[in-house]
Amino acid sequence: MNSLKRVTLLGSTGSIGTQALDVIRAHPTRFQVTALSAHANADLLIRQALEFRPAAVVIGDEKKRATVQAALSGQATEVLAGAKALEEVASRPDTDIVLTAMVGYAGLLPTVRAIQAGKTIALANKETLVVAGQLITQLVKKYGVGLYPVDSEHSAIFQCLVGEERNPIEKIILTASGGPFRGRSAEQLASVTKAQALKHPNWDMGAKITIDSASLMNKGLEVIEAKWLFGLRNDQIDVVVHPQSIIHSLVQFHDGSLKAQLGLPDMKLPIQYALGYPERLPSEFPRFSFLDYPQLTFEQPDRATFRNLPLAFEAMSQGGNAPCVLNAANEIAVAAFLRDEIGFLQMPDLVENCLSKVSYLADPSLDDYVQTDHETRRVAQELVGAL
Ligand SMILES: NC(=O)C1=CN([C@@H]2O[C@H](COP(=O)(O)OP(=O)(O)OC[C@H]3O[C@@H](n4cnc5c(N)ncnc54)[C@H](OP(=O)(O)O)[C@@H]3O)[C@@H](O)[C@H]2O)C=CC1
Ligand SMILES: CC(=O)[C@@H](O)[C@H](O)COP(=O)(O)O
Ligand SMILES: [Mn+2]
Repeated sequence: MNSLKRVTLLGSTGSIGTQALDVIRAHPTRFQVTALSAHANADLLIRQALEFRPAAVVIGDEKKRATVQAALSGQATEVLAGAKALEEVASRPDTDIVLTAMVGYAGLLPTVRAIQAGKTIALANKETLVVAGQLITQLVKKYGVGLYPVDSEHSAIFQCLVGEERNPIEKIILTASGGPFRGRSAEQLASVTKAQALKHPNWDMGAKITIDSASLMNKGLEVIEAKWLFGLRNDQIDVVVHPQSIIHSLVQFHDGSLKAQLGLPDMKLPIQYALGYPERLPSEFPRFSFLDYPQLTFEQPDRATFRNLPLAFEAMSQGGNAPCVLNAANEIAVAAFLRDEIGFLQMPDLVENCLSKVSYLADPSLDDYVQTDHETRRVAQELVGAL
């Protein structure tokens, strides 16, 4: 008998969040929404709450609480506001799975609380594992919870590993689209605009991850995410550019055999796999045909031009709080680029500068990560102001 899973969806108004609700809508006997959250988009959060009737909603922006409250008066939905409320709803007894679909560092503390409360985590928020991968994996072990990837590459690897529990991984190969600027020189990148950077060739995603894809920081974050999800050494992670985004990633085993997962670029499949795991649920998603893609191609990433990728490998090698610094500096850099305050190539400059300026900690606690994030944002913001 298949049981109903109760889902808390943090970041329900975003790209992953709205696609997760499409998946849940298609499987009403399998999933029930217990909480939803948005940062500022009160209108969409209200519409979602009226449709899915969760026990609670959280609006991050406290100034919008009254608007949400008024729109949901007469409903059996509790309205909470502010960042702390995310931690509270993520750890309530009325939920089984927490899908972390909010963007950025904001995912860290609610994920920690959800794990401590014994919840299964469907992890879209890759920044959580980048910032504090060691701590999160220790907590997952301690509390005995499942941590299932939503990110398409990591879902691909996760799917390739089913049934291979006894077989050592030699390495994994993460595929990268190369983004909208694949093949461009540094000279050309100096003048690209945010409108150009926001046009991903294959995926329709939120603004922050789309800029990260254009700068290859997304792949750098995914390398660190993979290390922690699959317990890999740094030298077991490769990246190959695959512009069609059909092969979502590969695993090579110690006999040399390679397994890959393929499909059209559509996040609903990995979202559904993480929510339904260990079952594959039926879907009406469009099917892939090789005849529509007669050429699947592969090339080396241009690490000299797209410096974020080697910077992420370097932060991963340093370990400690270095990936937390990388992430916070990148969040400030992307926000500044989106406000037209810095150019595309100043994003890696800022990240590199922060990595050298913020004090290194070899074995950070949760509080240390919070402090490191805070301090890095201060340093990065100062650097942006001085440009
Ligand atoms: N989009 C994709 O296809 C993929 C995304 N991911 C990862 O999933 C996560 C979400 O990405 P995506 O859906 O594209 O992002 P979006 O920008 O589309 O959505 C972000 C969501 O988080 C909320 N949010 C924004 N800021 C905060 C904050 N400070 N605190 C709490 N909530 C906040 C937003 O609320 P509001 O709408 O009110 O602003 C929105 O609900 C990211 O970590 C990304 O890297 C991974 C793989 C693929
Ligand atoms: C859909 C998804 O998982 C994104 O992280 C996607 O992979 C971005 O594409 P690239 O970073 O490869 O351009
Ligand atoms: Mn991805």
